[in-house]
Amino acid sequence: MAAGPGAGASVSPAPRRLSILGATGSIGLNTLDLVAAEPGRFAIETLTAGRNARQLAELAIRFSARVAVVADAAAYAELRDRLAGTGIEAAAGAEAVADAAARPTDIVVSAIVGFAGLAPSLAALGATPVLALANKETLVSAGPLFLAAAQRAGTRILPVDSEHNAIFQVFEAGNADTVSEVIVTASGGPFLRTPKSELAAVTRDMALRHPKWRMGPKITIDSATLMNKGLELIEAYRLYPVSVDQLSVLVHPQSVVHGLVRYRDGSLLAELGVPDMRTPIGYCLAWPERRPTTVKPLDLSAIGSLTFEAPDRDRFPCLPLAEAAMRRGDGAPCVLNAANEVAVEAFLAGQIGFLDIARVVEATLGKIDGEGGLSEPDSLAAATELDGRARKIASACL
Ligand SMILES: NC(=O)C1=CN([C@@H]2O[C@H](COP(=O)(O)OP(=O)(O)OC[C@H]3O[C@@H](n4cnc5c(N)ncnc54)[C@H](OP(=O)(O)O)[C@@H]3O)[C@@H](O)[C@H]2O)C=CC1
Ligand SMILES: CC(=O)[C@@H](O)[C@H](O)COP(=O)(O)O
Ligand SMILES: [Mn+2]
Repeated sequence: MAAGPGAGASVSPAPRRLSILGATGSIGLNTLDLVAAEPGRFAIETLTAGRNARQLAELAIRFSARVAVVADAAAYAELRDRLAGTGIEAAAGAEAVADAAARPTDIVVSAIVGFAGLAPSLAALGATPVLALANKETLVSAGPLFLAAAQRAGTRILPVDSEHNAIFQVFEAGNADTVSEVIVTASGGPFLRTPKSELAAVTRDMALRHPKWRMGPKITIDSATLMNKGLELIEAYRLYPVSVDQLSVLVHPQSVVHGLVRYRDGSLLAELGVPDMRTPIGYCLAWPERRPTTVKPLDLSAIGSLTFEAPDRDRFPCLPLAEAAMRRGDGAPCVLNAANEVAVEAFLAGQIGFLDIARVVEATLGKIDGEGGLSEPDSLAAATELDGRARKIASACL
């Protein structure tokens, strides 16, 4: 009998459709680096950006995306012109980003920075079985409503953030009762050893020099103030079945141990790796399998020693501000996040100093409290209203 086509050869699986929200950013580009390393494994459905039409068009063409969307409507003409004749659909505007996020696909990587990522992340639920979430502001501002919507839609949320991905890997599902503590590690940022008296004078460039990770500007400033760790505590509180008293931050300057889970039997489980976001992103893209990546293996003997210390809440007041917001359990995390976004943007624009970031966040929380009740947002509209109100107050506090 003659052999049929492909007889004896292994049949490659159909490519997995992948959409990346925030494709031009640090997480987006790391994701595309993994895609490029496995030709034929993924088919790019949608790529989005904020306003960088040139880079978005280049990526859309290189990765043969079906749709490319830029949030800033003013960037539409450039995107359209650059994609003319390619067959790639171009669109613009915040609604178009959410519409593109809602296109059916097999996995979505949600990597828009800030509260702007909430609406597209919500829109993606139901259109994809798996959403790999890097956008921590979604969980901080609207975690309960987002996670409830994901559950209703049957979309599995996988954490991309390195600490939460580490915890995901060592948190034995279904065994929450056996866990006594969830530990989020922190590099300590560029000012780990900077005396308090010098913090007022640190510049934007100094704050943007993260010792371990290459990331977008907003999260890099959050790392320098330790607000990133505060946001991450809230993120962990949303994601894992633990109480606020079971969550802690541990400064670990080498950024090799990304997260730990302590069990009541005395075991402390951790995930270790070189500080490279392609590991947690690759984990999410392969989940529930594990696939090789091009990430350099961790050589512990070359590192020699791993050190740990407690965070300094006096020099880095953003951390206790976030902890207090988490303990309140109402709309305070949403307000904290909005005020921080306003303050970080102002710091990056040279309008305020480094220590003003915590001052603006604290003042905003104080002022909004004076206005009356602060309930946990239960809809996108409620979250958008609270976020907008907090932004107005924060802008007045700059
Ligand atoms: N970078 C990292 O290693 C890590 C990041 N994260 C989280 O992942 C998210 C992304 O971070 P990162 O990649 O560093 O950020 P970047 O600033 O590098 O990238 C942000 C992306 O979002 C797009 N964008 C910006 N504003 C808007 C908007 N209003 N509407 C739609 N898209 C927009 C940007 O487009 P454009 O290029 O056009 O501006 C870009 O594609 C953040 O929430 C961060 O906290 C978590 C852990 C690690
Ligand atoms: C890579 C990642 O997950 C970042 O959130 C990282 O944690 C930032 O470093 P810090 O520990 O300094 O905040
Ligand atoms: Mn992190």
